[in-house]
Amino acid sequence: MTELPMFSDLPAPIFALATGMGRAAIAVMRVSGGGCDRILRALCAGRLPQPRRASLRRLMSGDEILDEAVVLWFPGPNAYTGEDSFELHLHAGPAVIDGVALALTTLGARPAEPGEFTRRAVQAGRMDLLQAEAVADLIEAESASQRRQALHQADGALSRLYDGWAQRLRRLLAQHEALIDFPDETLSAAVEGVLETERLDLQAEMRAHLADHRGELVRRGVTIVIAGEPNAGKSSLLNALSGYDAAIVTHRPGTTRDVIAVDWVLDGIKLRLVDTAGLRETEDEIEAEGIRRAMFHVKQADIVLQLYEGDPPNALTPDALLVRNKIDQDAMVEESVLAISAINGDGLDALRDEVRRRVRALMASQGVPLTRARHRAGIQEALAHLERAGIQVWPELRGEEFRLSMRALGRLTGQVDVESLLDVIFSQFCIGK
Ligand SMILES: Nc1nc2c(ncn2[C@@H]2O[C@H](COP(=O)(O)OP(=O)(O)OP(=O)(O)O)[C@@H](O)[C@H]2O)c(=O)[nH]1
Ligand SMILES: [K+]
Ligand SMILES: [Mg+2]
Repeated sequence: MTELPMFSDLPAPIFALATGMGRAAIAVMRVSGGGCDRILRALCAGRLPQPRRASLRRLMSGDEILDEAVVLWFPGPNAYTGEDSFELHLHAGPAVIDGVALALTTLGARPAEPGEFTRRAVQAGRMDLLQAEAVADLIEAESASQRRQALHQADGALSRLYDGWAQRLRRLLAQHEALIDFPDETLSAAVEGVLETERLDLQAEMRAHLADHRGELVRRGVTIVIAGEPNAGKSSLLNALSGYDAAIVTHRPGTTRDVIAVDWVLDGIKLRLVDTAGLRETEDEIEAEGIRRAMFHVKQADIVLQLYEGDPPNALTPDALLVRNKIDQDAMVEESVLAISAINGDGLDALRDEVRRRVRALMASQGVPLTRARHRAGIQEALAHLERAGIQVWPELRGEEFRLSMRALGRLTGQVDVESLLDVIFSQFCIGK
């Protein structure tokens, strides 16, 4: 019934809902790839709408009406994927969506894999890997700071930093090789000094970038762990700060065993607030496991709130924030001490201010932050090769280290080894993006 001419150079057409499942007014179906013009024409009774203009069309499958829909036609290469593509803004009923999906399949398109649209955008050179990762981050963003960071990275800020380093390395390598090929005793020493300075500068910049954990903090959320002696009021504080009745509170010491985490957005920054089991010696096997987990989370925390009643305990970590609770029970509290009542809310504003200050200190740094473990590993590798270049006696081997360092940087943006990275990165995407 339908001809399926696949003579196009473009990859096979794919389709997916760009909007989520569930009750909604409109569902957006995206289609991209070779033959999109033919498919769209078949759906719209032979007429292609004007490019990039919203047009109302009756969608047909043979004699069957599928929907009255707004249609957007994006001829490549000026499209998200770089390929011919279109969007159908459908009425979001399941029968409409199923009917359109079936018609698309009949016309030769197949359902998209997770992240396949963005993957094609990378393969078409519309964006690099760092920008594709930022698209995934933007979809996941829950706080304003996550949104800002993802948009900045999507705009190419991180790509420019890494490309800049790669370019300087390329120059370094070229000059280094010129020294090997045309050794000139009088020039060599001077040029070598310049190259050495540039290598050390690059190393220093990479080290500073690695020392900056802000990007990862924004992306995964700053983790604040509430810890301390049993019955200090840790679960009460978690509930009071988050505004949820998330953790069980009772008068019995040893109530909390599992680690309980809730999201807490403070000034547009996403925080994870974690409640833990009270710390004490215990014979109870379940409680002991809870305490082991509590200590694990204390060690991983970005900020520790150590809660106590009465006399201050030894601090669990060098910069644990000691917080005295239950001041409604006794008014004899020194002014210098951070003191609260989780029950009536006294002192919580001051505690929030102190948390804000600590979070800001964690975030305070200059420059573009790296956002993922993948970036950290790549920069560490690039740096390690530069450091090794510094101790290589043989100029040829030093050049090889420069080359390997450049390669590590190129892998970050996807200029090197892009195919091997695509599966890993795009498997984390949602379908339809
Ligand atoms: N008066 C007073 N009582 C409080 C305050 N905060 C908590 N409590 C009470 O202290 C008891 C223990 O509170 P929890 O929040 O369960 O304490 P916890 O530190 O989570 O306890 P565990 O999970 O058992 O370690 C409960 O009876 C709370 O109502 C407070 O600020 N003032
Ligand atoms: K308790
Ligand atoms: Mg508790």
